[in-house]
Amino acid sequence: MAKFLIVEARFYSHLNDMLIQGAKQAIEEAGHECEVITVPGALEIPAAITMASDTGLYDAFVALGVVIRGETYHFEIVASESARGVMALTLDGLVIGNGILTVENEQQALVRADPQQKNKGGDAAKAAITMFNLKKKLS
Ligand SMILES: Nc1c(NC[C@H](O)[C@H](O)[C@H](O)CO)[nH]c(=O)[nH]c1=O
Ligand SMILES: CC(=O)[C@@H](O)COP(=O)(O)O
Repeated sequence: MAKFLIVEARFYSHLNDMLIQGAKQAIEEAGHECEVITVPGALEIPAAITMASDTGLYDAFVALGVVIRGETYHFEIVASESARGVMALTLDGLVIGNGILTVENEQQALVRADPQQKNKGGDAAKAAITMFNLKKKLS
C-alpha cells in the first residue's frame, strides 16, 4: 500500500469537491491511502508538492485544480506555469498525476470534474497509480 497526497488548489470549491471525490475513489479502489492538502491557486501546487515530497512521507501525488479563462493574459500564466512546474517535478522523478483543468468556462469544468461524467480527478489519480507502479518495477 502506498501513500498518495492530493494537492488541491481551492479556487472553485464546488468543482474541486468533485475532482477530489473522483481521485480519492480511484486511489482507495487501488488499495492505497490518501491525504488531501489545500493551496490557494494552481500556481502554488508545484511548491506545495516540493515541500510535501521533502518530508519523505508520500509516495505519489495528484495535482487537482481548475483554471478558467478570464479576460486577461493571466489565464495563460496560471495554466502554463502550473503545468510546467508539475512537469519539472515529474522529470526530477516524482510521481504526479496532473488533474489541473484548464478550460474556457465553468460548464466545461463541470463536465470534466464530475465523477459520473469525464472524471478527470479519477483519471489523474489513475495516471499517478500507473506511474507509481512503473517506478516500483524499474527501481
Ligand atoms: N485564476 C486562477 C488562479 N489564480 C490564482 C493563482 O493560481 C495564484 O494563487 C495567485 O496568483 C497567487 O499566487 N488559480 C486557479 O487555481 N484557478 C484560476 O482560475
Ligand atoms: C484563470 C484566470 O486567469 C482568471 O480567473 C483571471 O481572470 P481575468 O483575466 O479576468 O483577471
